[in-house]
Amino acid sequence: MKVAILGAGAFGAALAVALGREGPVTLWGRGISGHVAPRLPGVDLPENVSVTAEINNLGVPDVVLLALPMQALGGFLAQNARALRGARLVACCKGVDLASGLGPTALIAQACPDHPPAILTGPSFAADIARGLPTALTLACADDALGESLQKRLSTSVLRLYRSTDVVGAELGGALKNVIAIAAGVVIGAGLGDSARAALMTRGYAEMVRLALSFGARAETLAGLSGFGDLVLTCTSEQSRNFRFGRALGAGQAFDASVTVEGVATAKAVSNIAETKGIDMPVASMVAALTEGRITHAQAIQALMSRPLKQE
Ligand SMILES: NC(=O)C1=CN([C@@H]2O[C@H](COP(=O)(O)OP(=O)(O)OC[C@H]3O[C@@H](n4cnc5c(N)ncnc54)[C@H](O)[C@@H]3O)[C@@H](O)[C@H]2O)C=CC1
Ligand SMILES: O=C(CO)COP(=O)(O)O
Repeated sequence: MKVAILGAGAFGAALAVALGREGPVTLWGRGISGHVAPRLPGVDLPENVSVTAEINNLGVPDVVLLALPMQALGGFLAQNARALRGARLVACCKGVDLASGLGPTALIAQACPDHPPAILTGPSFAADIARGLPTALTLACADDALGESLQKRLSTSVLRLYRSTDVVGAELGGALKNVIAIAAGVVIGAGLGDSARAALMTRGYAEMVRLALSFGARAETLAGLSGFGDLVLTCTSEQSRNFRFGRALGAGQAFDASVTVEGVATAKAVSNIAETKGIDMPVASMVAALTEGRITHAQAIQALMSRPLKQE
């Protein structure tokens, strides 16, 4: 299978490094020049990876991994769907599109209906993958035979893919954990301690499950790599941009606006969905209100702690 990766940010380049160790890969990046990974400083791309800024130079790939930021995906597909015709498409982004309220696979299915889209998601920092450290991810595809062929093609000796047909569960786990990670960062930045973070993660996980089940997801998917696994990683690691963003917010510090922080737009999108569906998502709503500057973190914590007492 001929593989192309679209998006030469940290994750796209890391996947190119991992897959390029096994066979030829084309890496497309907007405006990229040279055989480099600008968002992964110090990482060399293998010779097997050819880099291009011209989407029409992809040839006819069998598999295309879309590693763009979530809020850029819809616009990208609107412009470039023709170049992707016939390929098996794998979403590698985490979030919910604010404009449409859709996740990445629904956006892909609308623009490119040739094959059921897959999603690759789970606990994995780009820098870890690029260093060749062991990583396990979920590959979800509604068509299990297609999922199995993608699982085989995209697994390596250090990148271990588990297969699922629960696309919406895998996708929502990856989207929602970023929102909860911002909240976890706020808790730590505001000096509220590790016990408060554990409470926040647990109640945040309950929200993730509630929303995902309302979309027909399976509870065990949320308990797997793409949900619980990625929640733990992102809420507890300094490597996470969502966590660091939240921590800066909680500490009243500025944060570099050029850094991709998927949880900000997704918190807003998810709060809108939760409100429409009548689903209780207090942590996501607080993150949306905080990041929009509608409340302070002190008000958010006060609001969460003064909710009516209930059964767990
Ligand atoms: N960095 C990581 O450790 C991981 C990231 N992801 C996911 O991968 C997705 C991409 O994130 P990163 O690569 O980390 O982001 P990044 O910030 O490192 O890179 C984003 C890239 O997308 C490009 N881009 C932005 N808008 C574009 C557009 N309209 N058209 C074409 N290219 C555009 C930028 O030029 C940049 O190269 C996100 O959804 C993220 O959640 C998933 C797992 C790990
Ligand atoms: O998704 C990730 C780890 O699985 C990366 O998290 P951040 O986007 O918060 O850095």
